[in-house]
Amino acid sequence: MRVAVVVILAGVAALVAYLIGTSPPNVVPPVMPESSLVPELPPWPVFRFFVGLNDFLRFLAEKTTPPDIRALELSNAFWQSVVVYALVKHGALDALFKEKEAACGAVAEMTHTHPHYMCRFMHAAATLGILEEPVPGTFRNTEIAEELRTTSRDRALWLSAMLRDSYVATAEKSILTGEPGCVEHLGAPWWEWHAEHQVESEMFDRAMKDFALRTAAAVVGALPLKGDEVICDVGGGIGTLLATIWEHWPSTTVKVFDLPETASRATAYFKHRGVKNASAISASFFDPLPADIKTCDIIFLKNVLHDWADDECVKIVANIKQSAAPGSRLAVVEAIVGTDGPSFERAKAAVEAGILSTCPMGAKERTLAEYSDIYRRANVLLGPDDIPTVLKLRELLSVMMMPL
Ligand SMILES: C[S@@+](CC[C@H](N)C(=O)[O-])C[C@H]1O[C@@H](n2cnc3c(N)ncnc32)[C@H](O)[C@@H]1O
Repeated sequence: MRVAVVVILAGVAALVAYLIGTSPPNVVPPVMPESSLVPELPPWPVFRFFVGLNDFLRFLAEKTTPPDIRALELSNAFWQSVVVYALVKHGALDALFKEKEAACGAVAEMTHTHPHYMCRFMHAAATLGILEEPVPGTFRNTEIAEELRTTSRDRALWLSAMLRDSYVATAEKSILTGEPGCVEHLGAPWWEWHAEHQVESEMFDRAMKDFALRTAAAVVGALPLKGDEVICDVGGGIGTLLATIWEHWPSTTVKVFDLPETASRATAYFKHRGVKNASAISASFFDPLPADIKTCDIIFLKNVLHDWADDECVKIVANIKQSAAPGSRLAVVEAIVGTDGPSFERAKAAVEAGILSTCPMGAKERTLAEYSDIYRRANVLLGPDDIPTVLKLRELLSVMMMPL
């Protein structure tokens, strides 16, 4: 018995030493605003331990579920996102936040919804861990509900309201015609259609902001800076990444480059978050970029390349290379396929569902070798075996860094 305890303790000590010894360093920025999500990042060894444990438990759960049940769960998986949609869209989570705990009938009254259906959706949400149901018919929010009510709200609405229909069109039509899901669903390529539809375009930008908020915190927790850099983001949306970096490193200067409508929303967003030293520049990454790009020390390209086929990616990266000052650095933030355990690889496949639905043919999540091939074709990497430096983040995405 004593021997077993000693062996287990030695195993645990070896695992802890291994996790600590092989983890990347955490970067601590000079300023930590009260609203910062950076302190929520678990220390690297803890993060890696729990990701590994999650992979293992998920493997066990799936291996011990009979195939017919697993097949049913998979076929029926849509119900979970519909439950989320019902509660977020109709404000049930806000009502529960206000009341702390409430009967579903009272929530229905507050949200002007039908009590029968609201109660059934709330009960379903309790089975999913979104709500607690301490006594039948009475509910309160969990941490997941709070996440859905705040940081992830716009993303949840967009995924259910916009993306789902395009993904279904991809499965029903694109697979036969080869036309992208958004063209089958909306009748036009994604960006063209959004240029004509302001409400949906704003919704898209807000959803991207939700995706970007936690990644931005993870970038701040991983990217060493001097603090006086000019940091740019091409196709940077409304500027979520840059606003977050600036709040933690207020001596930096930040510049977002995006299409005209989005650039003007970025100006408003910078103002809303109180970001100084910020500008939003209207530009297309398919044309040579405006002269401002020459001032950039670091140029981010986040969740842009996965939207395009290889030839377009080469054009975007080559345009940046030709327009930027030599000595600046390119920082491509993407999920890199084949670098993580099964849970994260599955999450990357889920991201690709969005890419297939919204982007032109050829858009996809890529491996490091596939990205490196693009950088080589754009003359950013020169040697046949060169690869970018990969900075892992404490989440799904990584940063590929390379000099321009
Ligand atoms: C998937 S979003 C990513 C936004 C942001 N980088 C992020 O991660 O939140 C792609 C971005 O590319 C921008 N975009 C699309 N076509 C563009 C073009 N030709 N030139 C510049 N930006 C473009 C879109 O407006 C959008 O902001």
